[in-house]
Amino acid sequence: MKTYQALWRLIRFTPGLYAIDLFFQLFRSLILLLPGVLAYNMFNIITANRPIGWDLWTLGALLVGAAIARVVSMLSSTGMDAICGEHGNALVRRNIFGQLISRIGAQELPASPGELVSRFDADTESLTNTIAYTFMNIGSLLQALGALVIMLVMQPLTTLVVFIPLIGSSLLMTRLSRRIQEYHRESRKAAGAVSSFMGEMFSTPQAIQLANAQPRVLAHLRELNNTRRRTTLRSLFFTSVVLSNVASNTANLGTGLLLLMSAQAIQHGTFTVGGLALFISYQFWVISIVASLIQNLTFYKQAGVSLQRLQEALPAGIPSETVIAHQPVYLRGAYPEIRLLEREMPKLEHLEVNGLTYLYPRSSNGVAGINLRLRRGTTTVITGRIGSGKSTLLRTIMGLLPRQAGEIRWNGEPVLRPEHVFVPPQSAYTPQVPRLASETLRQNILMGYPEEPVHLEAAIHAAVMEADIVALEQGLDTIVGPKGTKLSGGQIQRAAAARMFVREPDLLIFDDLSSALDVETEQQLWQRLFTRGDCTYLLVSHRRYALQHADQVIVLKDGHIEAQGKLENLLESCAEMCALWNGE
Ligand SMILES: Nc1ncnc2c1ncn2[C@@H]1O[C@H](COP(=O)(O)OP(=O)(O)OP(=O)(O)O)[C@@H](O)[C@H]1O
Repeated sequence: MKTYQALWRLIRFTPGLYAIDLFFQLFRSLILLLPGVLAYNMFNIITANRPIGWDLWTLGALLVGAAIARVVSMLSSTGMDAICGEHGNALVRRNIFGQLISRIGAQELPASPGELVSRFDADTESLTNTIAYTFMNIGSLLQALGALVIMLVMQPLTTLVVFIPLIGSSLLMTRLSRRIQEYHRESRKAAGAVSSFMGEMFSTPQAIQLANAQPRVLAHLRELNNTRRRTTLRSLFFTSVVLSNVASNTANLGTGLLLLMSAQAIQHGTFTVGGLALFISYQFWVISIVASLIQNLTFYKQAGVSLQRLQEALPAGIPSETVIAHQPVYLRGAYPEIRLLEREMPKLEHLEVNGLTYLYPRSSNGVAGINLRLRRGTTTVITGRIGSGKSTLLRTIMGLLPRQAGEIRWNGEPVLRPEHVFVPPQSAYTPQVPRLASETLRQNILMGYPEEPVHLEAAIHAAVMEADIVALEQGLDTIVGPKGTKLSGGQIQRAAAARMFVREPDLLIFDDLSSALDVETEQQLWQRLFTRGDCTYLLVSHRRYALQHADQVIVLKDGHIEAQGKLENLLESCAEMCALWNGE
C-alpha cells in the first residue's frame, strides 16, 4: 500500500470529522488575508493626513474581530486535528493488535514487545500528524495564492523581485529532504531498539540479578540510548532547526529586498505606506508556504517509513491494507458487549489423530506419524524423555503449530481449523509455564468470563486452591504482580488450572501441570480431576500417580510413538517405559 493510499483511507474512515477540520483550516488561513487589507487602508488614511474618523475606528474594530475569529478558528482546528487523530490512531492500533492476538499461537511476534509498543505509539501518530499538517498546508496554500494575486495586481515587479531568494532556498530544501527521511528512519529504529531492550530488562529482572549482569546490562542500555540521542538529535536538527531557519531567513531576505525597492517607489509616488504594510504581512506567507510544503513532503516521506514499520508489525501473510481496514472503534460511551465463544463442535465423544506430523523448519525435530484416539471421560497421559516431542505433539493437535501431514477428527468429523476448535467451550489448555497478568487472582481466573459464584468456587476447589486463597491477603482480590510473581510456581499452575475449569470444557489438555507441586497437593489435584466426571483429559506428565490412573499411556521417543497402552502392560513390554518409570 502506498503512503497516499494509506492516508486517504484514514481520511475516509471519519470523512465528516475531516471535512469539519478542513473547513476550520481554510477559515483560519483565509481570515488572515483580512488584516493585510485593513492595514493597507488604515495606513493610507493616516499617511494622507485625513482626520481619524469613523472609517478608521471601523477598520480597527474589524482588525480586532479578525484576530478573535482567527484565534477561535485556530483553537477549533487544533481540536479537530486531535479528534481526527484520535480516531485514526485507534483504528491502526486496533487493526494491528487484533491481528497480533489472533495469529496462530506459536507463530513468532514480528518484533519484540518493546519495539511493537514503540511502533504503536510514534509510527501511528506519524500518519495522522501528516494528514493534520497537510490540511493545514491546504489552507496556507490558498492563503498564499490569494496573497500572491493581490500583490501581483498591486505591484507586479516588486512582487517578483521579493521572491528571488525563494528559488535558492527551495532548491536547498529539496536537496535536504532525502537526507531528512533517512535520519528519521534511523531515529525511529534507535528508539525501537531502546524500548525493546527495556521491555526485555523489565521482564527478566531476576535473570539479570542472578547472572550479576546489572553493570553490563546498564552499559548496553546506555549505548543504545546514546545512539537514540544522536540519531534523534540529528533528525530533529534537520527537521526543526535547519528547515525552519532556511524558511525564516528567506523571508527576512525578501523583507530586506522589499524595503529597498519600496523606498524608491514611495519616493516616486508609485507605492504607498499602506501598500508596504500589506506587502510585509503577505510576503512572509508566500515565502513560508514553500518551506511548509517542503516540510510537508518530508513528513509525508517520514509517514512512508512509519507505514512500512507498521505493516511489518503484522503477522506473516496478512495483507498490508489490513493496517487501515475500516472497523468500528469505541472511543466514547459504552464498550460493545463481549460475546462468549460459541460452540463450533458438538460435545466430545471421541477424538482421533491420524498420521500427525510437524517438524520444525530447517530441522528434523518435532513429531511424525502420530496416531492416537481419546474416548470421552478417559485420561490419556503422554510421557517421554526431555525433548521427545511431548509439547510439540500437544501444540500440533491444537493448531498452535501448523501440521504438515495427518488429520484430526472430532466425533469422526475432520477438524480443518484446530485453532478454532481447541479453545473453550470445546477444550482448554495450560502450557508448561502458564502466564498470569498483573491483575487480581479473580480476573486472572475469569479472564473476562462471566462470574458465576458456583462455577468459580467449583473451579477453585478442583484446582486445590481454596486454602491458598484464604491465606492470601485479599483472597481472590489479591493483585498477583507481573506474571504472577507474588504467587509460588505451584499456585501459578493451579490458578491456570482453575482458569481452565471455570470454562467447563469437554477436553482438558495439560502440559506438565504438576511440575511445581509437592506430592500431597499433586495427588489431591489428580484425585479431584479424575472424579470430575464427564471430562476427557490429555496430559503430559512423568508423575507416577498420573501414569497409574491413566486409561492409556503414550510413550514418545524421538518424535514417534514408541508404545501405548495401560501402564502395567507397558511396564512389561516397553523398555523405554521401564527406563522412564525407574527414573533412568
Ligand atoms: N522452535 C524450535 N525449533 C527447532 N527445534 C525445536 C523448537 N522447539 C523445540 N524444538 C526441538 O523439538 C524437539 C521436541 O521438543 P518438545 O519441546 O516438544 O519436547 P518435550 O518432549 O516437550 O520436552 P520437555 O520434556 O523438555 O518439555 C526437541 O528436540 C526440541 O529441541
